[in-house]
Amino acid sequence: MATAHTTVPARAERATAEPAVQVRSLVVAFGGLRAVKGVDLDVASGERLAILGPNGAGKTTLFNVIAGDITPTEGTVAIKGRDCTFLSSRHRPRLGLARTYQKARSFDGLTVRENVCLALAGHRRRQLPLWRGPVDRELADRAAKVAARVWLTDRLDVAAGSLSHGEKRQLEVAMAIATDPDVLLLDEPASGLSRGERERLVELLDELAADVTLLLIEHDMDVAFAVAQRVVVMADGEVVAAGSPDQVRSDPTVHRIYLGVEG
Ligand SMILES: Nc1ncnc2c1ncn2[C@@H]1O[C@H](COP(=O)(O)OP(=O)(O)OP(=O)(O)O)[C@@H](O)[C@H]1O
Repeated sequence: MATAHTTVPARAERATAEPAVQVRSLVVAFGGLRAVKGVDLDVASGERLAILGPNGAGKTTLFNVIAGDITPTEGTVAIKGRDCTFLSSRHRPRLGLARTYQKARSFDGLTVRENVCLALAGHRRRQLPLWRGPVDRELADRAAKVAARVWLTDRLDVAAGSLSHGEKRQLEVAMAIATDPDVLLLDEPASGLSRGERERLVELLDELAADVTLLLIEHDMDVAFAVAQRVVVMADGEVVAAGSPDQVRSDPTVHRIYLGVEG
């Protein structure tokens, strides 16, 4: 297999001293429920950050605000130095942001190739050929290259609805990386994967270009600690611990609040 250096575009020029993501005093209330209670977060350009925490900690809500799917009740979000607190999710790919969701968003009736083409075409803001017509060859070739990065070459012409759970997750990641993002948000990418599939996911994330900023919500500790340079732990809407994987692993608060809960 080709190495990361040959498969990933060199884009070192995009790494900057400015934080890729900066969250300040973030509060998200759903009626009377405060799902996020005053979170501050700086993610450096090119950093690999895992966000851990028990169910209901506010992790996805934080992601939703960063991705523009939710407008916060209070606080601000900046991406690469640009305040985008009120910028809708539709416009964030133009800032170099891509995300996956806990539930797959690919189209079951379209093939792997077509789904990746859709992601590519969306990025280029072209009118989508809806659909089933011949895919433009250059687009199809690019889709095949992206699919190869997630080991889906053999499945290019298979309908997404016929993929295994693990392959669907790979497709989700393919659709997110198709846009060659600067900032990639992955919400529980290892959920439901077999051990072998999880190992492949870690390999895939390790192969991302060094200047891609990665934020990962993950319940699977092995995946989170293998991928992340820094770990943030949330509980009950707040950040309760942060540090290197080793620091977080040995943090008594984390053991009590998170690891204890998870057993
Ligand atoms: N749209 C919503 N409306 C009302 N409450 C919500 C909404 N989204 C999330 N919540 C609530 O906010 C809290 C935080 O949810 P969130 O999904 O952010 O947690 P999480 O840490 O991602 O949990 P999980 O690991 O289970 O996905 C939970 O109590 C949840 O029920």
